[in-house]
Order: sequence, then C-alpha cells, then structure tokens
Amino acid sequence: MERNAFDWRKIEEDLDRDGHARLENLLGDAECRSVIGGFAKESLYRRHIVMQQHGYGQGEYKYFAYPLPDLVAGLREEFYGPLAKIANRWAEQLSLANRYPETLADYTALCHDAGQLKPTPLILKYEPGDYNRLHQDLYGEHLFPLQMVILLSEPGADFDGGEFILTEQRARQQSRARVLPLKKGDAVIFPVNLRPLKGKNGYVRATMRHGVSDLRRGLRFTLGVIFHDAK
Ligand SMILES: O=C(O)CCC(=O)C(=O)O
Ligand SMILES: [Fe+2]
Repeated sequence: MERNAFDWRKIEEDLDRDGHARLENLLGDAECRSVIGGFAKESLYRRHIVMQQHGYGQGEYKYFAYPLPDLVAGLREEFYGPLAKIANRWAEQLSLANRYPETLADYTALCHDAGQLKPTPLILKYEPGDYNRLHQDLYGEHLFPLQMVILLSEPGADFDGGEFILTEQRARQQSRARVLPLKKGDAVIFPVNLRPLKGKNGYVRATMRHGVSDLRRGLRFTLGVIFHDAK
C-alpha cells in the first residue's frame, strides 16, 4: 500500500526531545486485520515464544521467518534509511564508534557476517492479565538503536489496559516512565538501548527500556519491527 509521506523533521525532533516519535495511522484497518489474521498461520514464523516460560511477562509472540511478509519487509525497508541517519548522529553524540550503513541490505549483510541470521520482526498477542516486562531487544553484537512497534488493535474497543510504557534512566537518577497513548494503526519509534540527552556540557546517555502494562480486557495485538537480526 502507498503510504503518506512522513514528516521526518518532526519525527527527528520528537525523538530528540521526547525519546520517542508517534506516527498516526501508519497501517490501515485492513492491514491491521491482515497481520492479526496471520497469527495462526504457522508457516509465517520461525519461533513461537510463551512469555511466562522465559520470565518475560505473560502473553505470547512469534518471530517472522525469512522471507518476511511483504508488509513487514516493506516497513523495515522504508524506515531503515531515515532512521540510520538519526542513529549515526546519535552515535556521534554518545561518543560511540558504531556507524550504520545507508541501506537495509548493507546493514543486514553486516548482521549476517557476524552470524546474526535470524529475522527479529514479531507479532505479539496479549489476553486479559497478560503483560510485557520492561526489557531491551538485544540479540547480539550488532544492534540497530531504534525500533518500532505498531498497535494492531483498538484501545477501548478491542481491549482495555495494555499500555505501551517507555522508561528512561540517566546516571545517578531514578527512572522516568512514559505511557504512550496509541490508537489502532499507530506506530511508535523508540530507542532499543541508549539515547543522547542534552546536558550542561554536551550529551549524556540515558538507558531506555520498554514494556506493556497489564491487559484488563479483550485482546491486544502488536507488530514489532526490529532492524538487527538475531544469533
Ligand atoms: O506489545 C508491545 O507494545 C511491545 C512489543 C515489544 O516489546 C517489541 O516489539 O519489541
Ligand atoms: Fe520489545
């Protein structure tokens, strides 16, 4: 599907200021329905995780297999380039040596050369009582520092509770938590691990984690787009 052009200046400003950027209506209703409809289709996935068996929370998710469905591959491709520019600027501000190539193909080749061969985009499903503990999606040496989550269900109609939470911690301070209100089809872009915060003398590092609060009612599905592959 052809998408609206996004205002990348605003996305960049939002990421710098708030540590996340919300994109309204990234996916339409039919696209959300079709991704949810694929949850039961086992051939689409390489692995099924029951979160309570790993201490990750409660709920389940499935990692897509290569070749990724067109919609998922398209989102990874479309967002990688502009996000790589931001990631490179952040790496400089954080005094990190990491640099990210311009294209997803080149970045994926780096992951694959390092033995990170398995695709990481995933679909998550939450039922009443389910939740996702605060975590970071690190899967090996190569880590692309921004990721995206798309809400596929409608809050208030399909489910209650189940809010997306982002926390930020800088040295010698307690964590700051943000609850990010999303509607069906909205996406949020946020840091996997670190982000630069402007301090008095240059930039300081903040460590980020994300999770989901308890689902009180209904069913909540999300699509996660992570750009680095896994070992
Ligand atoms: O379900 C959510 O909102 C969070 C999903 C998540 O942790 C991820 O995609 O990495
Ligand atoms: Fe995650």
